Amino acid sequence: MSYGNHVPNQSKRCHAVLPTAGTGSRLGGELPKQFQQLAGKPMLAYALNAFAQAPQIESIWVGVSPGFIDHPILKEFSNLDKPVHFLPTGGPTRQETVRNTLAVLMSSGIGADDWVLVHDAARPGVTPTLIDRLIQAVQNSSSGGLLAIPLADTLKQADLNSVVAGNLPHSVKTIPRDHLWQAQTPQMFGLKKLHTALEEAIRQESDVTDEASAMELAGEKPLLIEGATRNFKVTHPADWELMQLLLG
Ligand SMILES: Nc1ccn([C@@H]2O[C@H](COP(=O)(O)OP(=O)(O)OP(=O)(O)O)[C@@H](O)[C@H]2O)c(=O)n1
Ligand SMILES: C[C@](O)(CO)[C@H](O)COP(=O)(O)O
Repeated sequence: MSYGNHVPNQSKRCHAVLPTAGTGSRLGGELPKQFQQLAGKPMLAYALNAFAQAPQIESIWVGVSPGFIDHPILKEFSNLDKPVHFLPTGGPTRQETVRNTLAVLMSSGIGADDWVLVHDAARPGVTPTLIDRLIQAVQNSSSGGLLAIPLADTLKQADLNSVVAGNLPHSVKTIPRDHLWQAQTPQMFGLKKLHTALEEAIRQESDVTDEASAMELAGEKPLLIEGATRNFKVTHPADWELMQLLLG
């Protein structure tokens, strides 16, 4: 299958990769959450628009479940002024969706050293300014990086026994929060490096939940770039309500 001829030039270009193959089980609803209407548009439209408006982003690659590749809703995203490729690369886990999608980029002529910015379809609060902040901070590094927020609240560890027994948990310990950050997306890494790191993490059956953890496993130290509260992940119904207020 051909997705266009992307001839790499001398400098490293930036491409967006949107894992969009989740089921949204914690939110519920008839369609996966990324296709549900949020303040008048399918949730996926917000992230797509932000990357389409970010001047440094050259192309956008969306990994959807094979069962959704012919869904009429995808036609709603055809009027962006940047190449957007919908691929049937969704896998059973987020990291497999990302790995499969990166494999298509590599076989489509995207430069092995080009940057990929991987972003959750479930983070519609991302903006071109945040994308630009990440690119400016990371593009001259060799380690890659991600948007993240320094932890603001005091962290408690719950008593495992009460959790198992189904009772209200007791706090048994306060975890020092110094140097702790909450990972957001986009996460920006070299295409081939990230693909190799994810392949290895998946081979090891390692529980990596984002791209940065696969890179850490490979010995890298990704840069932490301050993100924004508005870029939170829509996971539960309360997140949906809040995002509706923000974007409405
Ligand atoms: N097999 C998967 C699982 C998740 N994702 C994507 O990864 C992002 C973050 O995942 P999450 O919000 O946890 O999405 P879901 O898996 O859809 O939610 P849930 O766990 O509640 O089912 C989302 O953009 C989601 O579509 C994916 O592409 N492929
Ligand atoms: C990638 C991520 O959004 C960074 O915070 C997060 O790890 C995704 O986690 P999920 O378990 O797929 O919701």
